[in-house]
Amino acid sequence: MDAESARRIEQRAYARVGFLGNPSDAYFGKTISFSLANFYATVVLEPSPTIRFLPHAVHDPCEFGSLQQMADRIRGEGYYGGVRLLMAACKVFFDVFKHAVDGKGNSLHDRGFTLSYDTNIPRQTGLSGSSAIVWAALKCLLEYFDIPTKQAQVDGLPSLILRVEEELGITAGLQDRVVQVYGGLVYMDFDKTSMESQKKGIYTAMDPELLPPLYLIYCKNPSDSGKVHSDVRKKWLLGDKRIRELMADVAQVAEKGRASLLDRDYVSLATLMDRNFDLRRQIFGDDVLGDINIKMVETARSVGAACKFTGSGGAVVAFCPKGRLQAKDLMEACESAGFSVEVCKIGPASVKHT
Ligand SMILES: Nc1ncnc2c1ncn2[C@@H]1O[C@H](COP(=O)(O)OP(=O)(O)O)[C@@H](O)[C@H]1O
Ligand SMILES: O=C(O)[C@H]1O[C@H](OP(=O)(O)O)[C@H](O)[C@@H](O)[C@@H]1O
Ligand SMILES: [Mg+2]
Repeated sequence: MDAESARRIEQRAYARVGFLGNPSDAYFGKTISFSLANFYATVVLEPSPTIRFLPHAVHDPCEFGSLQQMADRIRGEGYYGGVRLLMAACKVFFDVFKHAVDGKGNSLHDRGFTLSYDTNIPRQTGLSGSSAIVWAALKCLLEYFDIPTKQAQVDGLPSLILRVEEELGITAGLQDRVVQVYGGLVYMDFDKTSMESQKKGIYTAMDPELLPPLYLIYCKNPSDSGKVHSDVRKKWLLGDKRIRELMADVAQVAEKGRASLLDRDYVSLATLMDRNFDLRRQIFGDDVLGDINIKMVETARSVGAACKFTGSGGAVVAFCPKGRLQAKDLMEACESAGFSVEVCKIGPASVKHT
């Protein structure tokens, strides 16, 4: 792209639902996730003389009515908004591509740009708001510097996104980033050999039409300002037999879930969703899961719906095997419990299922 044609770039990245197998993605496991079009982050790149990052009026507040309001906001949402994600995306992009050539075989230009972002992904709800901002920013940079992304390299992009978040000390598995790159519905196998040799898993796009109607339930103001720290990762790394067996069982839920989806066996799918939550509860315990999150699952289950976490907490995904009347009961039960409910809209696939 030459200087004359340099223009405004806008990129979007959707939230995601970890449908089955999460959180085994960070433990050489397997997951099935889908892109959630209900919520998304947008990043805009404008050519400019210098490199600039524009704070978001809501998500990067710098002005408060009182110290009390400032303390409340920090207690609820932490110190950081999205600007650090934009900066980290630029830093990692520069580290990885500084010696690359663009689509015309030339060294990358060094023209400046200004990045800004917006997002409607509810924070701390386990819908991967952080990686959505990062991926949208990286897409802007890849386009602005005309970095060709051959189809064969697509499965390396999720690790690039994760590297950005790890730069900031955000520890996570890969499943969020895979489905944000692939879109649609994706089955992922984070096979140990593949992960250790290539820092990526084996990803298979699936037909989103295989999914039954699903419902997202979330709490608008998750009061768990910071999740109780869990020592599960440390125990797993130390070879804790029980944790490793339970995490392997979580991965098997995704493996069986893939077969259930392909057979359109939704009775088994409901059982697997519930098993996924029960295993998470056994692994992490109620203190880590948080009372509100457990209440969301129990509210869904009270009308016979299957239900599990979408991510690490703050939102759950539910399935009503008995159909529309049960879904009506679900909506009523959740609303009376003070939770928001939406029908899940599956995001577009950028990698087509075979
Ligand atoms: N809505 C948002 N607006 C601004 N920054 C966000 C938002 N969501 C996440 N972030 C950034 O990502 C970091 C990690 O957020 P996290 O709670 O993991 O979100 P999620 O669970 O949705 O990925 C936050 O510390 C913040 O820097
Ligand atoms: O615990 C999980 O299911 C997921 O938690 C994180 O996702 P988030 O949306 O930030 O809660 C993590 O990034 C994923 O790898 C886990 O599967
Ligand atoms: Mg996150």
